[in-house]
Amino acid sequence: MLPLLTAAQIRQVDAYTIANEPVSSIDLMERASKAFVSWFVNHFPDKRNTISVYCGTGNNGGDGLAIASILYEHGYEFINVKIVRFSNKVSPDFAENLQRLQSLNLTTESIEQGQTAPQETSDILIDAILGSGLNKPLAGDYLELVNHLNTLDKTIVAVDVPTGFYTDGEVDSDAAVLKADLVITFQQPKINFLLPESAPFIKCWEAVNIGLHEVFIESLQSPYLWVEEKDIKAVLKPRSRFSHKGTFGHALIIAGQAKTMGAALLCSSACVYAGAGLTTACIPESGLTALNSYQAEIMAVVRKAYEMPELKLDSYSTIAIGPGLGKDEDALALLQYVLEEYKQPIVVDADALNLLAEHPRLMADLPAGSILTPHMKEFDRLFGEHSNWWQRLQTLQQKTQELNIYIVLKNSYTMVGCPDGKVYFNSTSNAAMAVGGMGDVLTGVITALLGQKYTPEQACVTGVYLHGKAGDELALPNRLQVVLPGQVAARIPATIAKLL
Ligand SMILES: NC(=O)C1=CN([C@@H]2O[C@H](COP(=O)(O)OP(=O)(O)OC[C@H]3O[C@@H](n4cnc5c(N)ncnc54)[C@H](O)[C@@H]3O)[C@@H](O)[C@H]2O)[C@H](O)CC1
Ligand SMILES: [K+]
Repeated sequence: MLPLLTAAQIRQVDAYTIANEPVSSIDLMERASKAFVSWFVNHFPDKRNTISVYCGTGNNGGDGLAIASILYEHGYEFINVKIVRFSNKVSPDFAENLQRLQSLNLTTESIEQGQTAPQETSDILIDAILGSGLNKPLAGDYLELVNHLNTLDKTIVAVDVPTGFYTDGEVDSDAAVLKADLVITFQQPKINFLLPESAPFIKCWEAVNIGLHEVFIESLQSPYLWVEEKDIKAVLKPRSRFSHKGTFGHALIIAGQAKTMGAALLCSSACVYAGAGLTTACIPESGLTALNSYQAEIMAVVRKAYEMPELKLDSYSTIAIGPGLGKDEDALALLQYVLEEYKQPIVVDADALNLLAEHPRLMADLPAGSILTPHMKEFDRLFGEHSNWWQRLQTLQQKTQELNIYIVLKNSYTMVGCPDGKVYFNSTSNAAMAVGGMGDVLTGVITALLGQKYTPEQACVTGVYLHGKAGDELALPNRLQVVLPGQVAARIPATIAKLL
C-alpha cells in the first residue's frame, strides 16, 4: 500500500530524504524533474511541439527550470521559459537552476508584478508556478494570470500540483486553479486528486516515483492508503488441491422484489463468480423462475408477503442484505431479524442502508466488522448531508471507528474505511462502469470473499479492486464507454486468475 500524505507531511519527507539519504536538495529536484520529463516525453513525443514553461520562484518553479533544461537536452527546441516574478522570495534551488539555465540557448522572459501576461503562441503550457507550497487562495497577479491562461484553450501539463489546487483539506468548487489536462505528480497521488472535487481542475494525473525515503514515509503512519496491484496479489489465495465447495463458504443474499429482481440476480450471480462455495438467494416467490433461468448455480429461499421466510441463519458463513429489497415492513422485519440473530459480519447495501438511515438505532446492532456499501447519497442519508468530499472522508473515519464496522464509500476511487481509522483508496474502475446494478455486483463479490474466510478488511479492499479491475479489463482495451454489471460479474474469475 502506498501511504498518501498531506502537503505538510510531504515537506517533512522531503527534508528527511535530503538529510538522510543523503542527497542535496538540488539533486532531488533534478531527480524529480527527470522523472517528470520521462513521463512527459511519453505523452508528447513530437519534438516540434512548442512549449512554454511558466515558473514561479519557489521550488515548483525550480522544477520548471530544470524541466525546461532537460527537455531541451532531449531535443525539444521550441521552449520558452516564462518566469513569474510576483514574489520577491526566491528559493535557493530556483536560483541555482536559473543560473544553470543561462548556459543553454533558451529564451527566458519575466512576467513582473502588475504586468499583464505576454502573448502566448505555444501549443503546450507547463505549469510550474506554484505547487504543494500553496498556503492561501490565489489573489492579485496570480489570480489574473491563472484566469487568463485558463481562457487560452492550450494543453496544460502541471508539475506536481496545478497552481492554486490544495492537495488536502476542503476544496472550494469555485477556487481559482490553473486547470490541467495532465498532472505529473511526485511520488504519490495527492489526496484531493482522488476526490470528485478535483474533476473540474484535473483531467488526468500520473504519479512518478522520485525516490523519497520510504522507511520514513511508512513511519508517518498515514491513515490514507493507495491500493496497488501487488497488494491484492499478496492477499489472494489460490485454491488448494483438496478443497471442496464447503471450503469456500455458503453465502446468503437477501435481496429483490418483483420489480427489482435484477438486483438480486446480479448480486447473487457475482457471488457465485467470485467463488462462494454455495450461494442461496432469499427472494420473493415471483422471482423464482427468473432466478432459475438466470443462473442455475444459485439456490433459493422463497419469501411470501407478510411472512417471515424460513431461514436458518447460522447455517450461512455470511449474509448480504439489501439489493432491490425495498423498504416495506417485510424488508424491515428481515433486517431486524438478521441483526438480532446473526453474530458474524454481514454486508449491508442499497435498501437495507436506507432502512438503517430511517431507523438509526438499528446501527448499534450491526455485528462487529460488518460492511456497509453506500454510494454518496446513501452515505449522506445514513450520516447527514455533507457539502464536500473532504467532510465525507472525515465522517467515514469517524463512523467506522465509532460503530466498529467497515464502510465502502463508492466512487471513482472507492474508499474503504476501517474500524481503526484507516482509509484505503481503490485504484481500479472506470467511467464505463457507471451503470445501475454495478453496486449489486460489488456487494456479491465482497460477500463471496467474506464467505471464503478473507477478513472483512481484505474482502472490502480486494473485492473493490477486483470489481474495478474486471471493469477495466472489459472496457479499457476497446475504449468501451459502457460495460454491463453482468459482464463484470462473469469476468471476475479471469481477473482473479491473472492476479494469482
Ligand atoms: N515532494 C518533494 O519532495 C519535492 C518537491 N519539489 C517541488 O517543490 C514544490 C513545493 O515547493 P515550495 O517552494 O515549498 O512551494 P511552491 O513552489 O509551491 O510555492 C512557492 C511559495 O509561494 C508562496 N505561496 C504559496 N501560496 C501562495 C499564493 N496563493 N499566493 C502567493 N504566494 C503563495 C509560498 O511562500 C511558497 O513557499 C513541490 O510542489 C514540487 O514541485 C522538489 O523540487 C522535489 C522534491
Ligand atoms: K504547478
